Amino acid sequence: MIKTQLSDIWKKALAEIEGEISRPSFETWFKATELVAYYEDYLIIRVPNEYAKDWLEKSYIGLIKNNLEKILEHPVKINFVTFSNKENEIDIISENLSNTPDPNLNDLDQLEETQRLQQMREEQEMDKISEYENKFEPNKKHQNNYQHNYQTDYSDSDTLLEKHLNPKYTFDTFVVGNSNKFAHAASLAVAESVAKAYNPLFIYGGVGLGKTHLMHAIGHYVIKNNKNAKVVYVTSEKFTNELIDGIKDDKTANFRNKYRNIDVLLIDDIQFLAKKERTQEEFFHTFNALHEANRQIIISSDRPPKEIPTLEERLRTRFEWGLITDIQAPDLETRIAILRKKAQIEKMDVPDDVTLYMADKIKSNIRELEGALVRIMAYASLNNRKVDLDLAIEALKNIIPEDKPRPITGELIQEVVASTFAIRVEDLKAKKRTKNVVFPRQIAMYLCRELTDLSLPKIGEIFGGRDHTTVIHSYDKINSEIKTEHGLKETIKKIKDNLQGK
Ligand SMILES: Nc1ncnc2c1ncn2[C@@H]1O[C@H](COP(=O)(O)OP(=O)(O)OP(=O)(O)O)[C@@H](O)[C@H]1O
Repeated sequence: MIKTQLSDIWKKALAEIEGEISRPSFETWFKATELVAYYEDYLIIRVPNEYAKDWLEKSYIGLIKNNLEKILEHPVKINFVTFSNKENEIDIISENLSNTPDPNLNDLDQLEETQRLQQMREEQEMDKISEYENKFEPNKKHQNNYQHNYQTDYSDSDTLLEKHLNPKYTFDTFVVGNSNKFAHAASLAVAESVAKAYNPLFIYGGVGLGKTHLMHAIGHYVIKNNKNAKVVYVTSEKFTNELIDGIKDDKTANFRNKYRNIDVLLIDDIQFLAKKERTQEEFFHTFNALHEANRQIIISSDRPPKEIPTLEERLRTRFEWGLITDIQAPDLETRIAILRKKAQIEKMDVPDDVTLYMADKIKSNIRELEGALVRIMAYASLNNRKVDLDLAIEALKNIIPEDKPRPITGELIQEVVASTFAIRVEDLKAKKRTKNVVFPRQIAMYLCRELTDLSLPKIGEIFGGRDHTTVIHSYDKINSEIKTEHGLKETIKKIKDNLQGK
């Protein structure tokens, strides 16, 4: 995103904001602000100081968000940075903006910055929500406190939440592999026969594995087949915030009206309802109203219902009424396929060895995998080089830790040997003389002598204070058997490979 576009967007937003708040407030809080970065749904707004940052976050985030979403026509996540603590980093972004004609570098910096800030911000938001949740009492005497402290407006609109669906998250762009095929099939079934297949559909899995993507895909599918379908996508944080706002403004009826009159409710990250009793209660009634009216509910979480702490039993059982399906970390083939798909969508030319390198190194989070791809493309374009393996290694050197093997120590040998023979490290050190322990122990002692500088008494010591003669005996025994027993030779080779990180 080039600078003029950023300032145009921000000018439009400011013009709207100016009309909605008092002149002195506008002059005080918005005059010296600037939109400095915009990547996908992340935006960074620079403000003069920490005080302004706090105030904008506390009081005007909803207003800013609403206006930017109206202008950009998609949901946004906003981060504020100050001149003081961000000066250097922002200078780097600005420098890049002016030095290179390629906006990708800025995308890259922005992405990293925004991701980091977003995480901080989300943590702060969660703290804030819990703080208010804890304060919550239906009792009106607390409401003034709310008004005083909690002016953030998250309830952005009653518009159809099609607006909140990321256009990129469709079934077409979702790569199906072993790790997600059940979740995908269930989602498709739900999208094809709303409220008839599984209700609710509960999708759980680790961070960045495609839960939100699948939920949005259901939303798109439903809307495509029925333009009038009311589809609402909401995170459980937002649900909580809207409820708090509803209570604060005495508008719980509006809130209920909104959530109980929809065809498909997609609620993301339900685990954040843990500990929020009042929100759970409200969600319980929302759930019942929708379910009884034969409306579809789709829920995502980072864990299955029974592992969400302090989730009310009645909600837990309801979550278990329909289908619970999980998404696992993708295997290598799926990771490669996702990278290829992403490269194809973005019209990037990425050689196979680069895709393989990335997929091999980044295993557990698809969001990180995508981030790495953006980084490589940006790095290539900045340096005016073609994308190849050398470039990929350079570009990702700060993301992918160097493959330094762990130093081989007695403890490491004990760990690896114990896990190879499915026994515990303590067994290796114990007095036990059963065959299933004695043999691995001898192997471990042999390896300690072969691969470390430990003296014989020291080796004896780490195996439960055994005498050095026992170590010599073990070493000699294994050393002679290895020459005649092929199986033992193979086993020891495998353990050595493991120790050397091969
Ligand atoms: N199977 C897939 N095919 C293509 N892209 C995928 C797939 N799985 C995940 N992604 C992409 O990975 C990124 C992260 O996915 P998503 O946001 O859906 O994860 P999530 O499970 O909801 O994570 P979180 O727990 O952080 O909310 C998105 O850009 C998404 O498009």
